[in-house]
Amino acid sequence: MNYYSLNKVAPNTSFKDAVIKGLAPDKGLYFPEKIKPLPKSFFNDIDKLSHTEIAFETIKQFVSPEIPEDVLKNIVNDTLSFNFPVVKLNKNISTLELFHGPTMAFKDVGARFMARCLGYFNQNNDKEVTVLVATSGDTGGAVANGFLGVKGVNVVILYPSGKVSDIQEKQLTTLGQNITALEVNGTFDDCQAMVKTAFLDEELTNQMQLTSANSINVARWLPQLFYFMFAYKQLYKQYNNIVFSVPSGNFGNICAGMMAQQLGLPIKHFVASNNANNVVTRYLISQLYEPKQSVQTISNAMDVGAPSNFIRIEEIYKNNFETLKENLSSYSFSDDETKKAMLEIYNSYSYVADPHGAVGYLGCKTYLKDNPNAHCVFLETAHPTKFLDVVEEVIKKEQPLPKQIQSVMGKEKKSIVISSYDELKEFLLK
Ligand SMILES: Cc1ncc(COP(=O)(O)O)c(C=O)c1O
Ligand SMILES: N[C@@H](CCOP(=O)(O)O)C(=O)O
Repeated sequence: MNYYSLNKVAPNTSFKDAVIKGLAPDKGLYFPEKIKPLPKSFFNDIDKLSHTEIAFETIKQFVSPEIPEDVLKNIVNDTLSFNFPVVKLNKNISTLELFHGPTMAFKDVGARFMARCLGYFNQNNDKEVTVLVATSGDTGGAVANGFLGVKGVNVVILYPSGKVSDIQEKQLTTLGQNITALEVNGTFDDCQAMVKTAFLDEELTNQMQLTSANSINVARWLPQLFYFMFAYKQLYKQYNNIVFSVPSGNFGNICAGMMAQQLGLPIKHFVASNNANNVVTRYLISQLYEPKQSVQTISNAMDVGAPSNFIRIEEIYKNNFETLKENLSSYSFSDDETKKAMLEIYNSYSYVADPHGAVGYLGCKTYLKDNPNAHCVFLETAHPTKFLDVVEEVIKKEQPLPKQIQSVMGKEKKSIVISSYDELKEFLLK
């Protein structure tokens, strides 16, 4: 599959090149040249397929011919070594749990898939690759874990100081080896802007091979479409009109769901559930796209003021506002509403949701008011113990710590504090 830049200036390129570059030279995000829908029979019989079979069939067109089928099968098998259960809360609402991987957030799949693709492309290459990542909480830990010890790859993670949870910080600052954490005095948007600037800095790119492991990289972004297939497989025999409410920040996950829809997955509608960082909610009302500095919330991984992937969403719906609105609704919720939702989910269904999942739940409830015949699945994007303080404060119950979380507790944080792009550049050139 070839990819084009959404800025339409840089030349089209192969999957391999798009993965290695991350961002196109004209600073545009890469997008596949074609999307070939899967046959109807694939969806009619999806319950007969395993997760790895579904993943293989759905990602194949995007990575071939550079990744041969036998290699792809291994990559997919290795990537998906945990489960993705749907839990039904009531007749209209279910949740898809995406936190059973090593760092307990939905980023594990994309990070592991991309690490294996890059490892494959890099196997006969002497040149080291530096993977730059901006994180508002979960991408950093997942990428650190996914790339730990990968030959020829150095990972540099930028995160906003004081704006990620304690567990998230441990996950991205304690691994050592080929992983370095840079603690930025600023917001996630500042981190993301620094990463994008680095890609355009020829003094850097002439000296080192830089790539990104954020969802701007197609190998990190596209595997997220598996989730929507896995949920559908578990629900389609019981429900029509399946709607997904996706807690959204950088909009990579929901945009991957839209790619699943383009492949033919019968998704009735998407709900982008936002915290107070609501640029897309406002856009759907006013048709004015006005990114602004992010504000801090209890669903911190969604504290994004300028979502990278919105441009891909516009491309999917052919830059047509009416088509976009037919497929996408967006609502924004405050921290107080989120906490109330966490308590409601716990009291009504004995289910412990994290703040991001709770925002997704609120999105379902709002959508269902006008669409009572839908079945709404909210994505539970991270395990509640990643946000232990707020979860225990709200539901007033101590939470047992899963082994993935226990394994980072008590480890020593190692980070380098930076305040500007120049300091990032100086670090990279050293
Ligand atoms: C727990 C959690 N929920 C939701 C999101 C938002 O996802 P996206 O950036 O793909 O919109 C993130 C961060 O990406 C996250 O870590
Ligand atoms: N919420 C993310 C922000 C980065 O998103 P990405 O999908 O573009 O990597 C995080 O947890 O870091």
